[in-house]
Amino acid sequence: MSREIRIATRKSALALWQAEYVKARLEAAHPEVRVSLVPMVSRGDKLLDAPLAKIGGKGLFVKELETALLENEADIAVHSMKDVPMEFPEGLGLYCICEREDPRDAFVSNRYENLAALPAGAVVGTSSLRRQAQLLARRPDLKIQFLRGNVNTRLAKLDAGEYDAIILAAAGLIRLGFGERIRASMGVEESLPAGGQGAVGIECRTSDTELHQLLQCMNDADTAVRVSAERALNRHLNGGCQVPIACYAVLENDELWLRGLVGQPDGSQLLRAEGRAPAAEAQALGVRIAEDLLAQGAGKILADIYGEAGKA
Ligand SMILES: NCc1[nH]cc(CCC(=O)O)c1CC(=O)O
Repeated sequence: MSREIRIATRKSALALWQAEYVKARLEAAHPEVRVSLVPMVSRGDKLLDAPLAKIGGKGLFVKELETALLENEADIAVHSMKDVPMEFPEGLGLYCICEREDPRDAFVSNRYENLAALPAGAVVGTSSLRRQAQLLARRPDLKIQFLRGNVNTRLAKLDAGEYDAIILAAAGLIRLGFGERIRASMGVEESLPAGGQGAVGIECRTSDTELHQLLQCMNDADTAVRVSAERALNRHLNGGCQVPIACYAVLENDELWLRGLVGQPDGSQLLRAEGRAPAAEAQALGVRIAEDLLAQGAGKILADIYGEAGKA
């Protein structure tokens, strides 16, 4: 088969790492296939200092890549699953989810060992309302300060002394070779991750069935079912990665255990729900845990946040 696979990718270090990773796996499994990268600059990358909600909200990074697929300028787009919107455009779908890297949040600091070691009033950098809510619930004294940019930029801002500590996804740090910068991996009880965190997914045209077959070599069934439950929860709450929704599923034998959380950004309230179901009922489990959160008042918290984003 003399097939070519063109990978649309953003130019950030993490996006390029993920695209190269997929390229290497495809080349190893299918030596006859030519794989190339099609780097693109997205609007989100050009406006790194603006709050995401102000420049197009969720899915901003993904849209340009999807356009490239729909216009047949590329064949696949490689995504961090936590950034992928719940719905796909007509003609595109997710056809592969790779094995998950460490899903936890990481505490990174040049002076302090972990969250508990931070002095009163310490400045912690994150732009994630999900992380902020959980940090403040534990440590209401902390000052949370806005921090965006790619992984390298965020580390540089920490090193410049602007923050006492920053919180990042462990997966991004590990992939880029910054694993030794992690001072403490935050347990999921301490910081429940974002749905899909640490997992890489591959989107392509629904019509390209030959490609779907070629991608199967990288699909990880465990990760796929876990992320499917997490995304079902997010979808039911209409959540993207800019809202204080956390969820995390693990597979124990054939049973899924899903934990979910919706938090007030100031940490004054954290709603939690959890449950178990057979792996075959992953999506129903996600919906059930989301319903539990809604019954506790998650709708009100989220509506307030969507209202704020709308005004921005
Ligand atoms: N929202 C940005 C983003 N998207 C994916 C990752 C990390 C890697 C992953 O979760 O797969 C990050 C950076 C971060 O949150 O620290």
